[in-house]
Amino acid sequence: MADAVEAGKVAAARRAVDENIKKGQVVGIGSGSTIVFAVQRIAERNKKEELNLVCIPTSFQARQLIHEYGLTLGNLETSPEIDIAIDGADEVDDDINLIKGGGGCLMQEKIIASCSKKFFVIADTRKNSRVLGTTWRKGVPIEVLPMAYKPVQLKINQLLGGNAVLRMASKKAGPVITDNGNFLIDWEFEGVQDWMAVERVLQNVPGVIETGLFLNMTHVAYFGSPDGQVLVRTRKN
Ligand SMILES: O=C[C@H](O)[C@H](O)[C@H](O)COP(=O)(O)O
Repeated sequence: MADAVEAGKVAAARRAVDENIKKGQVVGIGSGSTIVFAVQRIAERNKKEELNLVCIPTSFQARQLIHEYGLTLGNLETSPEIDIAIDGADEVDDDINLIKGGGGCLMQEKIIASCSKKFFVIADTRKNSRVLGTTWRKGVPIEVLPMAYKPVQLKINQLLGGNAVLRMASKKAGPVITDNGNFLIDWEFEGVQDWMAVERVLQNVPGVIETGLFLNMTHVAYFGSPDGQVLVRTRKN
């Protein structure tokens, strides 16, 4: 089972890289387990083709990957405009809206995606659920300022219902701390119809720094199957 899922991730990552990465680009590098295969493929091609890319990381993990695979590390100060960004997702709906942040990374990912002319998502087919909350049952990750976590929890529960849970660390006492020094709240929801409205509500709660809802941001999603087939979905509007 694990190998089959990995095969799907590899297939999606290779296809996205091969179809979109071109010489001289500034490339946003996402976070998570699937992006590792994309970076591996970029590095493989870089050896043969000398791609001369500048890679902008979305996390500590992405920065390490860029180093490990001998790619050129950049930043938003010197490259504020990104040609393409590639990233994973926890769930993808019919309109290619995403839930992200299951691995604790969302704020830098969203900034990089927003600075990119094209944003591509790579995932195994389990993520292609069409309605958010179908397969991803851990809630919407929300990055919050530590001093505000409690009122933010209360306000989210009051305004949206559901259950806003502080994410606790597993190999450290206390909460998960993001790459940006913040806490994460996972908002467990039921039956949301209007994700734009939810995003507006969340963004208006003081103390919320960013949400893991990536709405109307993704241009193309690549879903890899265990047999190596890749389903490609392009945003309709
Ligand atoms: O927090 C992590 C990021 O948003 C990831 O891109 C997302 O969780 C998907 O990760 P994976 O590729 O491991 O499924």
